[in-house]
Amino acid sequence: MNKNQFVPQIPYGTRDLLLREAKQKRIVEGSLAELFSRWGYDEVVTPTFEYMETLTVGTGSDMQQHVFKFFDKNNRIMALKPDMTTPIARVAATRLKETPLPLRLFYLTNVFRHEQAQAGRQCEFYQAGVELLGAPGPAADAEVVALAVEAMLEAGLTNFQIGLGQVDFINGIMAESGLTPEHKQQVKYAMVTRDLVGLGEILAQSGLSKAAQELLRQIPVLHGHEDMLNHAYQLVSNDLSRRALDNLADIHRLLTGYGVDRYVNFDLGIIRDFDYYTGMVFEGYTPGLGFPLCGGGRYDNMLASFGVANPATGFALGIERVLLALERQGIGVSVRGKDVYIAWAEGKLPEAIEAANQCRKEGRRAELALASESKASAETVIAEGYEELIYIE
Ligand SMILES: N[C@@H](Cc1c[nH]c[nH+]1)C(=O)O
Repeated sequence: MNKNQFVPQIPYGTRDLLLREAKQKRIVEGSLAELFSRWGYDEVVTPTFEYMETLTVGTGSDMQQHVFKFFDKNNRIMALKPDMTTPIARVAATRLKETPLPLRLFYLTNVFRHEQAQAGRQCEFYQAGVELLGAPGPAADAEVVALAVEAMLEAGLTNFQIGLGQVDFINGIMAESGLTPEHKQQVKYAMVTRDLVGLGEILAQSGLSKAAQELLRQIPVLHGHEDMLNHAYQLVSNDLSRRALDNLADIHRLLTGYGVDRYVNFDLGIIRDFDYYTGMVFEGYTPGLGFPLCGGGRYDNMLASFGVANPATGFALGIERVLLALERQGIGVSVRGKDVYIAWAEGKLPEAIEAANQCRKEGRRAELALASESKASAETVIAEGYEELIYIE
C-alpha cells in the first residue's frame, strides 16, 4: 500500500450508521413518530444551527461549554443545537405565538454536544422527544412521563425504570442551608455527576451545621416508593421542598391512572444537566447502560426569556441508546429482509426490468441484477438472504 495514501477519518464523537443500524433507527423513529401523533403531538423541524445568543437564552452556562460553535460570513457566532427544547421555545414564542394552548409538539432530530465519546454517548446523536407547552399542572407532567414510558415500550424495551425527582426539593434545602452560591454550584455538580465522595468533601468544607450537611449528603440516596416520600417529608421543614414532594405525589397518582406507575419510582437526587428545569425532572434507566435512555422535566421560565411567559414540560429519548440497550438485552428490531432477486439471461434485461417493476408495485423489495448471468450462478444468491429468485430467460 502507498505510504502516503490518504485515509479519511470522521470527526471525534461522530459515527456512520450503516445498513442494519440505519434501518433499525428508521424503524424505531417511525414507530415513535406514530406513537407521538396518537397522543396528539405534531412534528416540528427546526434549523440544525441557531445564533449562539438564542441558545444562551435557553440553556445554562454549563451546557454552553458543550456547544459546537462557529462563525457565519458576517462573523456572528452560531452554534449547533445541543437539544430541541430551546429551539422549540423560540418557535413557540415567535411563529406559534398566536396558536391556542396547550401546544403539543414532537421532534426526531440530531443534536450536538462536546462529550467524552463512548458507545451510546457521541458528540452527534439522535433524539426523539416531545414538548407540551402552556400547561402548568401535574396533569401535563404525568402525560409527559407516561408518554416516555410508552415510548420505551414502543421501542421494544420492557426492563427499564423511570426515576422521578423535583428540583425544588433540593432548591428548598439549599435556600435554607445558607450555602454560598459557589458552594451551591459545587454541591449541584457533585450531585449531577453522582460524585458522593466529592459531595462529602465539599460539605465538610462548607461551614454548614452537621445536621444540614447530613441532610444534603442524604439527597442522592433518597429513592424508592411512597414510603420514601413520607420519610423525605419528615426530613425537611421548608415549604418549597414540601410542596415539591406533594407535587410528586400528585403526578404519581395520575401515573397510576395511566397504568405505568410500576415503571416509575421516586429519586430525589436527580438533577439534570440542563439548568432550565423548574419542577419535576425524570430519567429513564435500563440495565447494562450506564447513562439515562431518556430524560426530561418541567421548565416554566424558558418561554418567558423569549418574551412569552408560558409553562412547559417535555422529554427526549436517545435513539442510539435505545438501539444499544435493545442489542445488549438481546431484543431484535425486526428489520425487513430482502424479498426478491431478479436475474436474467443474455438479452433479457427489458423483461427483467418489467418483472422488477411488477414486484415493486406489489410492495415487494426487488433487487435487479445489473449484468446477465447463468441460472446456476443466480441461484447462489438465495444463500445471501433473498426469499425468492426470479430468473428471466
Ligand atoms: N432537552 C432535554 C430533554 C427535555 C425535553 N423537554 C424538557 N427536557 C434533553 O436533551 O435532555
